[in-house]
Amino acid sequence: MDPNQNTQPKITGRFLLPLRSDAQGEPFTLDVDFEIPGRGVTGIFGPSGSGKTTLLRCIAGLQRCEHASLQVNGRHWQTADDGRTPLAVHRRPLGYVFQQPSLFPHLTAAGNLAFARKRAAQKVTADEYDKIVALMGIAPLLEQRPHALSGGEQQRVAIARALLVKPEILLMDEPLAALDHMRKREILPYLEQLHRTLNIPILYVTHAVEEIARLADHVLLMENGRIHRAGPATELLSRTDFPVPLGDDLGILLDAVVTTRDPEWNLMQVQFGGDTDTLWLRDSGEACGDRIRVRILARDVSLTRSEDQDSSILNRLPMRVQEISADADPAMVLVRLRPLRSESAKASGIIARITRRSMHLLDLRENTAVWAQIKSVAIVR
Ligand SMILES: Nc1ncnc2c1ncn2[C@@H]1O[C@H](COP(=O)(O)OP(=O)(O)OP(=O)(O)O)[C@@H](O)[C@H]1O
Repeated sequence: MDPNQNTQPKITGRFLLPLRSDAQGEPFTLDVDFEIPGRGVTGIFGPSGSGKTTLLRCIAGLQRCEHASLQVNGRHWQTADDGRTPLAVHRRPLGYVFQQPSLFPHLTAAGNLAFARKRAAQKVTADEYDKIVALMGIAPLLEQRPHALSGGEQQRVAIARALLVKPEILLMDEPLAALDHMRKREILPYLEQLHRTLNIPILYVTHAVEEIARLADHVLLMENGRIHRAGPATELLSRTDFPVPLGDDLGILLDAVVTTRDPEWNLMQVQFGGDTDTLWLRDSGEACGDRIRVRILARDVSLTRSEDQDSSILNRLPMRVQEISADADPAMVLVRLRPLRSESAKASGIIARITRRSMHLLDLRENTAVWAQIKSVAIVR
């Protein structure tokens, strides 16, 4: 057991909330019991209607919940059934960012921030204000009214506004869902910066695996009002049994370390899992020793029975078939592979999504030795 386990900051909660259904709707019950890290980003992921927003609303105290307890980094916000009044919504030190930025249209960005600053329970110093403005890169936008800002810029102002209350938790409910692809790409680096800089936990609801892969350290997978699974993002995002069919997004997520840079070919080598697990990637400027997160999509992995020396694909790893499972598409199967050489428990497996026909042609079954050819490895952060 980790000796620091009891001293690590954490958020623990229990909510049991039956909701009355309307005339046509099915009754829905949120029934969750969770413990998540009190720092970093926890991604909350699950199908539509699984209860993600309801969970955030319970944490914020916006949803009345009879059977509830919530403890945030050692402080009781709500205690189950002890007759004590839960911490009122306006006293909960949290920031809430919604899908729509909902800025006051008649105020400039600075006016919107000033409004929030005035209402903050704790005084925000000029230095703290400047830091938040710099963090979200909104200094040049402060004199603009919302209608003159893009959706992404408005959302950055809304995030700054949420931070001005000096929250102890930041709740973000699909903050990028209303933005187009370009705007999402623009704002993601700010969210990553938030993740690196802020020392408070962020609970981040999204439907997008890409956002979880880039931002989350920890993941709660929700299904039908319950927490289906919880764990580190690298572990959960490398599973094949997701409650939402991931299709082309299915793959593995790895934390890796840059070990070698090859300036002649503009490549770098990264190591992950066991000592022998390495990959060559395009050099993206990281220094040796830097930690990066990479994603290998199952559709980018092909399999051969012998090493194809003539292949243009640089990453060819000797692996062993661990398991073959069905894919949502009947033409395809998912092949989970383990490194052939590395017996280390830390060794990372990968997943290949190939046609059922190829599986038969290659006569793949459990324990078959294969070469995995990895066509593309995405650096996600
Ligand atoms: N106040 C309420 N009264 C009755 N039912 C509710 C209420 N709030 C939410 N629900 C129901 O609870 C279920 C979960 O809703 P919720 O919005 O939490 O899901 P979600 O996972 O966030 O969905 P989405 O991804 O589509 O936003 C839905 O069936 C919804 O209709």
